[in-house]
Amino acid sequence: MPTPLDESSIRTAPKVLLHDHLDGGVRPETVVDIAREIGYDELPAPDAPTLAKWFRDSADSGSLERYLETFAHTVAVMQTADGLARVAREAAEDLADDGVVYAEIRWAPEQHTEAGLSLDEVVDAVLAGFREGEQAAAERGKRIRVGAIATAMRHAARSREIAELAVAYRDKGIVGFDIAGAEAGFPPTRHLDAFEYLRRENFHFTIHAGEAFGLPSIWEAIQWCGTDRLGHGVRIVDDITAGGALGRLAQYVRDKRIPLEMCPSSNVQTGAAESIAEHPIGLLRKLQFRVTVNTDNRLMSGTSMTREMALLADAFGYDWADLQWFTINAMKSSFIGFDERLQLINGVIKPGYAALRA
Ligand SMILES: O=c1[nH]cnc2c1ncn2[C@H]1C[C@H](O)[C@@H](CO)O1
Ligand SMILES: [Zn+2]
Repeated sequence: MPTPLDESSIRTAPKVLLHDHLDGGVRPETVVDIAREIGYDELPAPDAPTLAKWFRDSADSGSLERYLETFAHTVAVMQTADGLARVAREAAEDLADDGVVYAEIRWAPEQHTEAGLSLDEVVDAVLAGFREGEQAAAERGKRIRVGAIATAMRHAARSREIAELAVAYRDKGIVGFDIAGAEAGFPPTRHLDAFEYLRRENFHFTIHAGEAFGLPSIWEAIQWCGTDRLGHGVRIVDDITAGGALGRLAQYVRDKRIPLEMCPSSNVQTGAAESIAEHPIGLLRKLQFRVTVNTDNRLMSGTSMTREMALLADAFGYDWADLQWFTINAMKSSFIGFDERLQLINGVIKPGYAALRA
């Protein structure tokens, strides 16, 4: 008899998370704590539960730009080495407790130098936090491996510098590069220099594309910039007819097995999808695109990997085989080496789901 599928059983299933922002997943208690420590007095709420609700409500505007405004408060409390390491350690522990066995967590180092840290100091603090979190989780019997992704902000002009930073740390925990921030008006080709550099270095990158802007953004990310994966990519459905016929770009994305880092709750909040039930993930999964399930910003969406999967199971009737399929898609699409991916698939993911399906 298969284990009934609900939030508590999904929590025990091994999960893989490719798209999670460090500054979008801070514990509300930690925001309050660090704000008090550093004397940041602009928090919109005085206590953790009210603050948690404020983040969820404010992010629920239907606009990516307004959604992004909420990050000012988390970024403000992530300006010291101690603060950054704490947030990173807690992120690793929280994901491990949620049953995530492999996570790629991203953040933009350039946003964390306001109190005088250098980019290297920012990265060192975050990577140290991830290692501490992995260890603390392991001591509690929860195994997680965390890879870091260095993000550059698309409205700024530091992408080449951040790309070089990412490559300099490739053997110390940074596994990839990304660009994020407002999409409309900031096409990925603004950062071509960074992407060409990364390709020459045989490095990996993903691009937020097809979230608040449509097909041209996805096309540029793939065909001009050469992205390995698409952050969100929901708007690829604009190239699929109601009858399920694929246009040339959608066909290319599916044929090349380009991973889509889909973040259902976040997409509903920013207006990229009407509701979970109407989220393009249902169609894209049916058409066998390389779909993965992600959290994006656990704080702003009040969510977790378990919750995202439970919402999808509810909306689309997914079973363990579907959840395993999403998880293996994600593991295959991760930025770590093939041998490590295979080890997690065969040693952790398949046995985990086999036990739940039996
Ligand atoms: O969903 C998103 N789209 C574009 N940018 C985003 C999204 N979620 C977070 N960001 C931005 C805000 C953060 O400060 C930055 C780095 O994590 O990335
Ligand atoms: Zn994102």
